[in-house]
Amino acid sequence: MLPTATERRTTPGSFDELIAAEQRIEPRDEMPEAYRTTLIRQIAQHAHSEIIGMQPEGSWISRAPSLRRKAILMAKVQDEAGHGLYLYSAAETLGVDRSELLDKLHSGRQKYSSIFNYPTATWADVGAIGWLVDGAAIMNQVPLCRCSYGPYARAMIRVCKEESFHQRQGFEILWTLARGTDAQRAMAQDAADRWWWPALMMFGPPDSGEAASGGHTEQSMAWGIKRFSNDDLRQKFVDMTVPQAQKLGLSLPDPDLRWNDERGHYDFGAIDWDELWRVIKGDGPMNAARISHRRRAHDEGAWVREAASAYADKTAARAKGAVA
Ligand SMILES: CC(C)(COP(=O)(O)OP(=O)(O)OC[C@H]1O[C@@H](n2cnc3c(N)ncnc32)[C@H](O)[C@@H]1OP(=O)(O)O)[C@@H](O)C(=O)NCCC(=O)NCCSC(=O)Cc1ccccc1
Repeated sequence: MLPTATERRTTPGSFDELIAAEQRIEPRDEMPEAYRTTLIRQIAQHAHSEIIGMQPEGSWISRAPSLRRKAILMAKVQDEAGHGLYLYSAAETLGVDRSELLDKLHSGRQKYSSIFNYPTATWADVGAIGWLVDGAAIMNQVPLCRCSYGPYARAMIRVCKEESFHQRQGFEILWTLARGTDAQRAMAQDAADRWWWPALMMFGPPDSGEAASGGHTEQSMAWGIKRFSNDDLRQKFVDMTVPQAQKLGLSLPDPDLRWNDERGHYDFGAIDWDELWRVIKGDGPMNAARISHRRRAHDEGAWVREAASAYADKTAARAKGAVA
């Protein structure tokens, strides 16, 4: 019988045995260095995406069309900050420091999701982000609740619950606009047209073919980090989202999108992989603005970090004094 997580702290089980038995790997368990670095890379990118992802919608908080919409949007953007903090904490269990990860984000040595390098031109974009971007995020993250690394999997459970709410609020914004004036309907359609293809790119490069990256999927699936390939998740997303677009009364900008009875899935058109690689490499419409805003926010927040550390030191010293 395999040892429990508590027993493993003193008698580490074999990593391969635990993975084969679909058991969780915990921070103090032995793990191959490559497993650890893959997790740090993915969790850090995920955390960076959450905090950079606050910007596109954050810019609409002061311009939301009603007090109700403003309160909901503020709560959503705050949730994203919370997801980032969860994820940085999960990464820290692997022996890295969050300041080191932030430094890598600011200097372009670590990535964040391509999707946040597109502008939010109108209020309908806030709806499209909730509906499509959170919708894609959930499709990708629900399987991560079963990821082999315990702290990441556990963080994903709460994150997914909150993302489901985010997805519904985005859908509801578009539902309202699609039933509004002609101008509001046109605004909703324009947002769906602009966000559809970038949302499909969020799932990453294709599994095979010329645009495939020779990436991490195979190894990550063998380690139980990824549970589905990029293309499988993309297909699930398309199958889930097309009927939702029909309910909204919005079209999707793909003339090749149609149900395939034989496959039991929607067929869809070719994705512009050059665009994804351009955006990943830093040449998307908003890459420079996103990073410079993030650097400025970090610099301007230095006093908060200093005050928090001073307070923590003081509290620790007081507790020590009380014990002595
Ligand atoms: C599926 C994938 C994203 C990529 O699979 P992997 O096995 O890791 O890699 P793969 O071999 O397939 O790719 C080869 C290379 O291409 C990179 N690359 C690929 N795709 C992208 C891309 N789209 N953008 C940028 N880079 C991308 C990839 O890193 C790798 O480069 P590397 O070798 O590292 O230099 C995986 O990391 C994952 O599931 N992450 C966790 C989920 C997550 O991060 N979600 C965040 C968004 S949701 C959110 O934030 C919530 C929210 C909603 C609304 C508002 C605010 C917030």
